[in-house]
Amino acid sequence: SSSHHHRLLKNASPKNDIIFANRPRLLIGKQLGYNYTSLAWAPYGDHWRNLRRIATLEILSAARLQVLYSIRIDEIRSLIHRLFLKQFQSVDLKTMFNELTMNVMMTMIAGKRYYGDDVTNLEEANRFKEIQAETFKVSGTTNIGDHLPWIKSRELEKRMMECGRKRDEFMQELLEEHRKEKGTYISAEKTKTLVLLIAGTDTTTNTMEWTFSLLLNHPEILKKAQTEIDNRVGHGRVLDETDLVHLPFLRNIINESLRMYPVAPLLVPHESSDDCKVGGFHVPRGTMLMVNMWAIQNDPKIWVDPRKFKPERFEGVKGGRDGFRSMPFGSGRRGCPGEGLALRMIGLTLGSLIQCFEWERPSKEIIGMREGIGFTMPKAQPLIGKCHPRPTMLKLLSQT
Ligand code: HEM
Repeated sequence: SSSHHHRLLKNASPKNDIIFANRPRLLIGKQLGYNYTSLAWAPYGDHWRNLRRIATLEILSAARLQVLYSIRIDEIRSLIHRLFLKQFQSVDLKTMFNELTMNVMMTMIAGKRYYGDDVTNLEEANRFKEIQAETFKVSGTTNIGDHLPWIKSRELEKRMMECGRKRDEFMQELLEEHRKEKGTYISAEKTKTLVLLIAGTDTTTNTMEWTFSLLLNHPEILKKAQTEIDNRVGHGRVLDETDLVHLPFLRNIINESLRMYPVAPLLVPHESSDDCKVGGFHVPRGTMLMVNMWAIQNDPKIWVDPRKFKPERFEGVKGGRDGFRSMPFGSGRRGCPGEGLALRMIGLTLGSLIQCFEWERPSKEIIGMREGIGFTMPKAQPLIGKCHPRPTMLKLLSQT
């Protein structure tokens, strides 16, 4: 048990977002071995459960996702259009994926978009971007004090708090503005907004980037995905989300990428609400548990050639789960409520890019696959790709 965490949490009102401040950083955990590691951690309790319920119902339920579909398709079409205009150029895919996801999320939550050419509220957008950048900077920093409570980093703690305060303020303003105006998609509640942005943006963006990197390094697999899309969708229209169920190979590519590069490698810390046994270990009530999902998903005892990119291994596997061998979204009551949204976003984006353009690496060199430091397993080097419109899609693309 650590008084450090308890003190932090005591100071944390449910309104204050300090989710990062108490959570051990992920990267250390990878070396922790196969099973579990435990640290004392106080829960968010009822407040968090409530938030989860609201978020799940209002934003992430299948029904809501259906309604919010036009937001995703608009953003992706606009992206394809921009790529078409840029023809034959190198594309910074990391930034592109990030802005796309951010725009979709903010539009869903608050009816606003902050990235791209046609942003109307520049000043507000810049403020948002600054806060966002600072958030990812502090959240990517390892807080050694989370693991060794006697080494406390007051500096980092202060920066996190300050960052949280700025975000709170920003969201509060948004909220007030929306109270006055009509036309929001949902009643934005600031904490909910923050949680979704934090949980949903980087994870989705990084998964797109890992997956696309794998594809650029395996052109034969990219080609196979393209052929599948050509066969099922054709050249007369750009694919949409209803096509995704007919594109199992594309889905397997995403599953395989999530297996090899799970952006939440230790899932999210869980806490036992009661004494229990896990994997033969006695776990007292109030213990923090972390699952090393990365190790399970890459264990040579249960996977053949685990470090080889082979989407075919997921053929016929329902939901990409394969028992509990692969669970990039976790499982059960605290499993990721954003899985449906994430898979749609990733499928729709990657599918559209593959259908409309030929892609290659900027040079002969293989794309580096090293991990950088950060909360949601970012790539060390941002992905750059090169694209040009496919001749068969020219007519359609020039009409968009
Ligand atoms: C590729 C994308 C994503 C991955 C790999 C991912 C993965 C995860 C994982 C592993 C957990 C913890 C589950 C557990 O411990 O059992 C989680 C929790 C969560 N995710 Fe995601 N996620 C993704 C995208 C999203 C999106 C798009 C949203 C929302 C818009 C979202 C919202 C959440 C929330 C709110 C939680 C906390 C749930 C709880 O603690 O009850 N995630 N995610």
